[in-house]
Amino acid sequence: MVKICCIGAGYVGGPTMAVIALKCPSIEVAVVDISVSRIRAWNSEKLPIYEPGLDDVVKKCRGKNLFFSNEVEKNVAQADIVFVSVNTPTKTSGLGAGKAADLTYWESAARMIADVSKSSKIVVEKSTVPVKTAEAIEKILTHNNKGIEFQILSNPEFLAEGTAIADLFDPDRVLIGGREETQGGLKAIKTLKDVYAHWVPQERIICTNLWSAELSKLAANAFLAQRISSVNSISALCEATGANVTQVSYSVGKDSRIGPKFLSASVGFGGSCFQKDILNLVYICECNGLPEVANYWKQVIKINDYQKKRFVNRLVSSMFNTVSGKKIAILGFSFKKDTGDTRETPAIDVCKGLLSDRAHLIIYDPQVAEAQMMMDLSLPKFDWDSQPGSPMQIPTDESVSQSVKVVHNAYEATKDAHAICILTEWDEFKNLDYKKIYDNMPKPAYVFDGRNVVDVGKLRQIGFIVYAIGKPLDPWLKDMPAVA
Ligand SMILES: NC(=O)c1ccc[n+]([C@@H]2O[C@H](COP(=O)([O-])OP(=O)(O)OC[C@H]3O[C@@H](n4cnc5c(N)ncnc54)[C@H](O)[C@@H]3O)[C@@H](O)[C@H]2O)c1
Ligand SMILES: O=c1ccn([C@@H]2O[C@H](COP(=O)(O)OP(=O)(O)O[C@H]3O[C@H](CO)[C@@H](O)[C@H](O)[C@H]3O)[C@@H](O)[C@H]2O)c(=O)[nH]1
Repeated sequence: MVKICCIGAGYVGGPTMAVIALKCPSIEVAVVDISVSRIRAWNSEKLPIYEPGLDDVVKKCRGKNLFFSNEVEKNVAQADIVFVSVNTPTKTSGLGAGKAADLTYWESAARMIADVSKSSKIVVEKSTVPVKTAEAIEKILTHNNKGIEFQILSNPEFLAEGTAIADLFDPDRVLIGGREETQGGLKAIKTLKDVYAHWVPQERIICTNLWSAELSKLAANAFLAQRISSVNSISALCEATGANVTQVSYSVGKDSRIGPKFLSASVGFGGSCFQKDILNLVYICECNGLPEVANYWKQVIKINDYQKKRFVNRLVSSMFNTVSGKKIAILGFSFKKDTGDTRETPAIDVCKGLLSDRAHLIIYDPQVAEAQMMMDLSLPKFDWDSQPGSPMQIPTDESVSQSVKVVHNAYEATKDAHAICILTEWDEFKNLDYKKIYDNMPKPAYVFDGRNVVDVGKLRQIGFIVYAIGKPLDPWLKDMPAVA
């Protein structure tokens, strides 16, 4: 029986290993983590992450060929294949701060693998890492040479949160990079390919050299995020001209060379990956003497920051240039629907922008816990674009707990609110009883739809003043001061 161990029981490690266990009953899979609370949750009825379909998969395999454990070293020592799926956040201090990936967790995992291994292993980079990380990992592993052979593979993950199980069951492609130039490398590639071949058609398993696999992951995220910033930049022009961004992106996406996916204008992209991975790409370009390429990709993030700022400015200027003391209902806080993850969610920047104008926020999200929201809003904002010598952290307002209330449904959030701000596209926000909501709000009552989920015409008929990203402006908003 092949034994797999995955270091890191997070959003990637947990679901990915659960699906491997489900699809490969002959493989024993151990998922290990240093976090005691995370492992306890993976072994409980309430899993540590919300992901549609995940509970079912875990229930089918847990205790059979899928195990979650804090016994990191023991499980690594026994494994034939070790996946490393630890976090690789952006560095916040030192060389490359604000852009480079922080490989502290990765390095410590690699050192531990070298220390505890007594038999040859395939070590798989599952985390998203800078190009050439495999070379550094090889050095760490072979430095402690005890006559053991380590083969390094890059097998980046392409799942998106909220659709992780569907993405893992039916991936567009699985990418495996390895040392194609050596017999050992080719054998390792084949071993991992055989694991995926249990359910992924052969033609969707792509084998490349190590550096192509590492770079493809960063490039894929950069291309995806670039589409969103492109359509978001056009949304600003739509508002200025009377064009409708939904019609524009539909028309543009009908060109088969462009395609329809990932062209929805929004208040901005969030999530733990896009910004982090583009900054990483920017840093690699700078280190390789390619400032023009670095600046090209930086612009994708700058437009994303601009879109969030534009949304806050539009809201404040529409409400007579102040939200001081006004109640704003925030519907949705996670970075997209069907996840409770709030990492880099645009809601953080939007809420902080409103708080800085002294608004009172009443927040509702179906999956995000109150403590998480309060922590996100209390932590200082990290400034990725700070100039050398200036502080990386922008201090936050300390009065968050006095100005923010978290409630348990949309009706409670919107009662007596001056405005509604939709920041996540949860399905339930499409079908709310907006007439009832309107009746419970002071007038004029506003809706600022950052996800284009509401029927603008219907809400305007009810009496709402509606702003929706990239849609022709409400006559009321046209008369308000221009938005920078
Ligand atoms: N979240 C996503 O949708 C997604 C998708 C594709 C790729 N990725 C990449 O996958 C990697 C993991 O992302 P994530 O969202 O799962 O992160 P995460 O923070 O949810 O999980 C990482 C886990 O690793 C554990 N860990 C850290 N160091 C450890 C060590 N030395 N030993 C044992 N456990 C350790 C942490 O305790 C944590 O539970 C990142 O590189 C990310 O960029 C993420
Ligand atoms: O047309 C669109 C599509 C997405 N978004 C936003 O973009 C962000 C990211 O969404 P998505 O890409 O669906 O979720 P992630 O879980 O961040 O997944 C991305 O990041 C992962 C981590 O690297 C990759 O594995 C995935 O392939 C890649 O899609 C979210 O805030 C979305 O609301 C838009 O605003 N408009």
